[in-house]
Amino acid sequence: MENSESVRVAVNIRPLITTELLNGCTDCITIVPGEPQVQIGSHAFTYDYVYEGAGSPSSAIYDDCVAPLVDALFHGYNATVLAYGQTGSGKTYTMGTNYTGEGGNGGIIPKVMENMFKRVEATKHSTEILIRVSFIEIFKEEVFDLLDSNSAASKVEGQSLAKHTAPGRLPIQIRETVNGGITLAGVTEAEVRTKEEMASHLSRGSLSRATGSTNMNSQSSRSHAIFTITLEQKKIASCPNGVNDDIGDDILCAKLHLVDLAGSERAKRTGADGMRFKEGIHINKGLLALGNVISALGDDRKRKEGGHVPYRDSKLTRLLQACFDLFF
Ligand SMILES: Nc1ncnc2c1ncn2[C@@H]1O[C@H](COP(=O)(O)OP(=O)(O)OP(=O)(O)O)[C@@H](O)[C@H]1O
Repeated sequence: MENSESVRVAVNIRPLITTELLNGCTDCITIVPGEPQVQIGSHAFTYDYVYEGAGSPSSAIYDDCVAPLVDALFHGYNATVLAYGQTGSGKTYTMGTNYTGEGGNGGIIPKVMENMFKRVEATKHSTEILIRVSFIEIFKEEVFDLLDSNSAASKVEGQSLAKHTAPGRLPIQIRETVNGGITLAGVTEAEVRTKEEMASHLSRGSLSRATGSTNMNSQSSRSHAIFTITLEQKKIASCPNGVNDDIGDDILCAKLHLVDLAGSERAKRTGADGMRFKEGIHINKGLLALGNVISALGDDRKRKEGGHVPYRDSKLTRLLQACFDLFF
């Protein structure tokens, strides 16, 4: 990869939406011309990339930040894309997690699907490829399988959260394997052969996801959603055109996690009370644990001293542990 940094941070600034304009909100953030830097009042913040713009998420985000990870996936590297931000800031929109399959649905995940299958098509004569997807959500510190048909079956119209207490919807357990890996007991891992098949799992899972209304977002995701693509490749012995990536004879296996986190929020601003407030506590706890893991790993001195990395403080950090270990 051109940029050898293991972690890169991009900011995507969304335009004000109609309700905000009607409430008289104005933009408070400006991009410093020619720099990946934003200015809020007198404070300037620098990132690896900064984007802005209305409409479908810019393909520049995909090209700069995600395409290299898809490329790495085909070379056997695990990778994770995390969308983090305040509730209503545009995470689901940017990731494309609310994919319905209808026209105009953009986002990072649909672009990943499109580009992966283009690549599969281009290499199918030389490589045998098996792709599986899973789609889970972490809601109130419990893991649910969004591809489990029981989840969707119990959905009650107009009460999107009713399904989470429905008897058919059981949380799944995180297990540790003998070699220290993390697995989810009984999670659906659907084998997909086409982009359309993958898209149908994404849209089916999206419909089962926990959403609720807050003052800051009428369709707020109340859970962390992780769409995982597992890619297994095996070189075909007799390759007709003789062209092949240097992947050896073994099976090369890698995972790409596409994570749409629940929004960080302050109870006062979201107007959350009752159930919404309790969800907010779990959401913020998971995000805090994620922040603590990233800073523990980012602290060179602590890492060299073998300092403790608090993966076990949340389900989110436990599930992503394998990827973090590889990052740093
Ligand atoms: N780049 C954009 N252009 C136009 N509208 C956008 C853009 N990004 C987000 N929006 C709109 O902003 C609103 C909030 O976006 P979204 O639901 O993706 O936020 P979120 O960060 O996922 O929120 P939450 O954490 O509450 O789930 C939606 O109405 C969405 O359509």
